[in-house]
Amino acid sequence: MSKIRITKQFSFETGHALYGYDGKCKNVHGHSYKLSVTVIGTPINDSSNVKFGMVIDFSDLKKIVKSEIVDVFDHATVFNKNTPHVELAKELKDRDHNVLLVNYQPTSEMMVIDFAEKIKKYLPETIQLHSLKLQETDTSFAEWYASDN
Ligand SMILES: Nc1nc2c(c(=O)[nH]1)N=C([C@H](O)[C@H](O)COP(=O)(O)OP(=O)(O)OP(=O)(O)O)CN2
Ligand SMILES: [Zn+2]
Repeated sequence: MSKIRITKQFSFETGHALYGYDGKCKNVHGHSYKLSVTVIGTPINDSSNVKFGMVIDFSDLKKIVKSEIVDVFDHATVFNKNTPHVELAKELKDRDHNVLLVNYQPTSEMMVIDFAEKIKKYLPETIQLHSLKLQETDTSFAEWYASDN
């Protein structure tokens, strides 16, 4: 049976700031992120299986990505906890804002690496994460490919 790639797309609104960056993105601002998640596997070949013909049910893939990424990052503001932004984060948290402290600079590149690790943990053994595309703006995106890593 052929290997097939399937892709599900997600979107979420997230704020961030790039501490130490030499441009306008050092300021707190936000993006309407678009995330495409592509997995690869062999469609189930057992006609008695309710998932007959599927690599993975799109809705099962959605459950993983929603709980691990979309629900966590949507309407949150992400800061690198290894920078003085941690103080700003504390102030916002104390005021009941949804703040995420991460162990990296929250660029598209670093976020897509984080997302790959999170999604891989929850995929069934028979399915591999093939690639991720994280679109920050209409003209800017980062991609993670299993074959590169
Ligand atoms: N390699 C990266 N460069 C930049 C990142 C990033 O994550 N990786 N992020 C930013 C800013 O957060 C922000 O996204 C600005 O990006 P940019 O594409 O420059 O946005 P513009 O609105 O100026 O884009 P145009 O479509 O060209 O107007 C900066 N760099
Ligand atoms: Zn940005």
